[in-house]
Amino acid sequence: MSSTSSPANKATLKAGLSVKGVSKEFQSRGRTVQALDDIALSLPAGKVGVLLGPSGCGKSTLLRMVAGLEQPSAGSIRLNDRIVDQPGRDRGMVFQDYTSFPWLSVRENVAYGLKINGDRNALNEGTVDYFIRAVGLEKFAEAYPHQLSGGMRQRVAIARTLANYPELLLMDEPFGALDPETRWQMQDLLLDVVRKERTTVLVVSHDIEEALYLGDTVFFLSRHPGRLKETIGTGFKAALPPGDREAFLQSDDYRRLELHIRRLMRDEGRQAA
Ligand SMILES: Nc1ncnc2c1ncn2[C@@H]1O[C@H](COP(=O)(O)OP(=O)(O)OP(=O)(O)O)[C@@H](O)[C@H]1O
Repeated sequence: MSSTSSPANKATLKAGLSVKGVSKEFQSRGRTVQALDDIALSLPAGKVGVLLGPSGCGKSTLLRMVAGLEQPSAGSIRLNDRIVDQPGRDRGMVFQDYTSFPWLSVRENVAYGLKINGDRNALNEGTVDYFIRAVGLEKFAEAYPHQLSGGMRQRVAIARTLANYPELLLMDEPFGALDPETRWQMQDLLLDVVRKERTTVLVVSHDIEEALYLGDTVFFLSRHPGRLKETIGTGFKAALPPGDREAFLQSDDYRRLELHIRRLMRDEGRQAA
């Protein structure tokens, strides 16, 4: 990980993300499916929020609405005091399946978003090289995606998205397809980069450990319809050595919260049954 500072720390602290009274209904085979009901949450700028909950509780739907890819049936979403009603450059999205272009090198992949957004300096090396270094791929800058592992391809996707300096980084189970060791590395790398850039991040996860490790706040959703059941803060991490996974996993607070969320999950499962 490079200690070089970012060429343009554009993500200055602002109002953050605000979701108010958001509901979402889908029409499916002549029936109305209520995916989300009256969701209200806020995520301060520069913080990491995690959407956690049982399968089908509406995590991806909420993330897609924040991305502007879906419209709420009711309620409103604001990012840094601007209404979100369509996709925009202020938000960047990373999906589980590695969305790099196979015919472009790592460097060209990272520069791609900047080029289509009309940033003439994209190939001036600065921003592109900075983010390639930030995700530890400097030795692979000229390699093509098929020459990289899954974790490395996901690093390309993260570098490409961050190179656009999104005010909000949206991630839908970004590390779900990775082996446990790579997953840990990627979580640390993500925290390192977004803390340095002060990017606000909203992540969808299925995994309790990941949610508590990444999140400053964990939003637990219940299902049918998806409602915000609990907002869980992870302030206990401030007292732990940064990046020390063992200290985190062994802390009483982690164990207590992990058990608590496991119970929330189990209750959801019982209700579904
Ligand atoms: N385009 C759509 N049309 C109809 N129903 C939909 C659509 N998209 C999502 N749904 C429904 O909305 C609900 C929430 O789905 P969503 O994918 O957001 O949940 P999720 O929590 O992300 O699930 P998972 O963890 O399994 O990915 C589900 O009942 C799903 O079937």
